[in-house]
Amino acid sequence: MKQESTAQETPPASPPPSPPAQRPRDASDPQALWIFGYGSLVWRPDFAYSDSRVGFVRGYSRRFWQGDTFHRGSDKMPGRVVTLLEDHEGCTWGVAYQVQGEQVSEALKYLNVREAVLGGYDTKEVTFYPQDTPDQPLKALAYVATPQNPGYLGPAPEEAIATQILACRGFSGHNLEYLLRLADFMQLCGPQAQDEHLAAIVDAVGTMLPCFCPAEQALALV
Ligand SMILES: N[C@@H](CCC(=O)N[C@@H](CS)C(=O)NCC(=O)O)C(=O)O
Repeated sequence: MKQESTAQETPPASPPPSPPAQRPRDASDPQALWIFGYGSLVWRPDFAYSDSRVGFVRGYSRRFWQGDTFHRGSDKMPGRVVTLLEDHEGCTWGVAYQVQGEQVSEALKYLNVREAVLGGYDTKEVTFYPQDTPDQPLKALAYVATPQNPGYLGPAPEEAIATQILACRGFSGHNLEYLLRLADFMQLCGPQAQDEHLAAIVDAVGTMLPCFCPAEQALALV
């Protein structure tokens, strides 16, 4: 499945981009690279890729613990987006994208701005298990926001996270859209893909939304 790059963020004045990521190699094509998405990259990669796989990584749990003052929030009202938490018993579902040839440098250049410069994410090598061939895992590059980055918000009750998500929007849209698109993806992955943290936040939003505003106004939020 081929995907052409579309929207590109126009970053505010920012520090020089971080150095090129140390890239895990694809044994079948040494010049190829797999990039693992588990948040907005799941529904909006916005870089050209040659192939994609739905699957999971083990040893990590997804958490809405990264603040976002550009894409889904502002300096005054940071939104919440996801990162990966090292968790021995964790499993996080997402999409791995294969980039080849010139796609590799283009994707890394684009993601360095979107994820590192604008989002505070670092790169990390992970082992990705395709849903259809979990016995043939792939090395992939993931963008992870560590507690050391300035935008990191850390843990909070799911109800508080839901309140923050309902109140925030940024240059890429409302924070609620970010949550619901991720929840939609997890629905598509099937019953074996569970994310209790995500589900608890969606439930909390559903409980609050009628109080937050009537249904017809809620639809205007996203
Ligand atoms: N690195 C994670 C999370 C990426 C993520 O959500 N990053 C934010 C940057 S703060 C983003 O790109 N947001 C774009 C959007 O919200 O549409 C992934 O692989 O999906």
